[in-house]
Amino acid sequence: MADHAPGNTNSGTDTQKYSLEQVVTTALALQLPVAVWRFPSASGANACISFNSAIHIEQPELENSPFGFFFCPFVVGEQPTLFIKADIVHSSETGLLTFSDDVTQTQKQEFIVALQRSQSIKQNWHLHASETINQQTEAGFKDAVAEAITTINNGYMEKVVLSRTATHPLPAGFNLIAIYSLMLKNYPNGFVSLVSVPEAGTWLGASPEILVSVDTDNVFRTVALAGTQPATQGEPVGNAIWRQKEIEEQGMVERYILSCFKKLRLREYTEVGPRTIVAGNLMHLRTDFSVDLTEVDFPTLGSDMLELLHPTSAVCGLPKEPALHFIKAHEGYNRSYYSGYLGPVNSPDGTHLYVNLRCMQLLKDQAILYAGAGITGESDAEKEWQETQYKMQTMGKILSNF
Ligand SMILES: C=C(O[C@@H]1C=C(C(=O)O)C=C[C@H]1O)C(=O)O
Repeated sequence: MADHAPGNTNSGTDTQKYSLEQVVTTALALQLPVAVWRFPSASGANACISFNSAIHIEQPELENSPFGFFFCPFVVGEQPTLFIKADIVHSSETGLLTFSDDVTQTQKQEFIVALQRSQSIKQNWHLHASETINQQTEAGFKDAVAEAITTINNGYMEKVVLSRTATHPLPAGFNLIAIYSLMLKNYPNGFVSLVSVPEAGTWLGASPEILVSVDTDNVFRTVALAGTQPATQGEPVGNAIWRQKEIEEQGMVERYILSCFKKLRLREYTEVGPRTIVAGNLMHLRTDFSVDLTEVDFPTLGSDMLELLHPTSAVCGLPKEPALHFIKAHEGYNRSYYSGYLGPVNSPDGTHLYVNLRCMQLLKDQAILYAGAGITGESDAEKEWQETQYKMQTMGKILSNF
């Protein structure tokens, strides 16, 4: 590695170039919280690292937050909602590091010295101590689906999303950044993330679903994403045929978003869709909603919608309360950060929070894969099981092809 003379200022951009692997390995060796993300269709990834522990947040206030990364569980309050403040930012495209104004000269120098030794550091990642793996059997999952169908037909709820986990051993020679790079290559249209924090462990994912975003042009966006079928190779998406079950299921997510706008008395939104989109090996139905905040005076729309939306009926159900109750009583495990949300806030690219789907959690020598499927009165237990199998392949294939 080239010699490096640390600059005289505390903050600002360092001129030395580093690889993503050097930066992440160093941050983890120093036991710091780190988040890495690559936006759909973007060419480079960004990483942010905090010099302190992740901050525990009650309810995110997007508008007043400094630049950082949010990591929120499925059930708010059951696990901490974490904020990784962007003390250091790295761009994989330029290789440059940027330090925030409140980083001290000592912190900066310590990090750079550690970076220069990173090649000899053994790669590590944060493990979450209290993890118990409780895998649902195929029969158990199908029983829960049957029970959900009965409960829906009895009028107690309209839809519930049931999920499960599976474990996969980490392949020989496993390397965190090599796996992440494989995800980048395989899922160019996904939000590809890596989060490693002491309080939550280490998570990797390729999400197809935005929860809330406010971009640099001040446009708010969210989507209604639901309905799943395998993507057929070479077949144009326009030829996709959707059953009534999927159309209704996606319609419920749409209605839910509209009810949130209504609660906020917001009428000036744009709605486009539903259209078929491809996410990895799957297709979904998606409706895009946007609000131009330069025309509509609603400065807290991002935070207000985030509070109302999460967890949406795409990952929980409709109505929310009975669906959540059913999930807690029948899934038989704690979703933790799966189907929560994650993403950068007030970054130079704006605020972009995605639903934590098509993800896995890394333990010492195995990964826990997570997937769910939306159950309605029209569901078939075998098909729903199959759907969770397909969804798990998003991460499963990455581990098998390593
Ligand atoms: C729950 C998941 O996905 C969600 C559920 C979908 C469905 O039920 O069809 C589709 C997309 C996501 O909103 C998952 O990927 O685990």
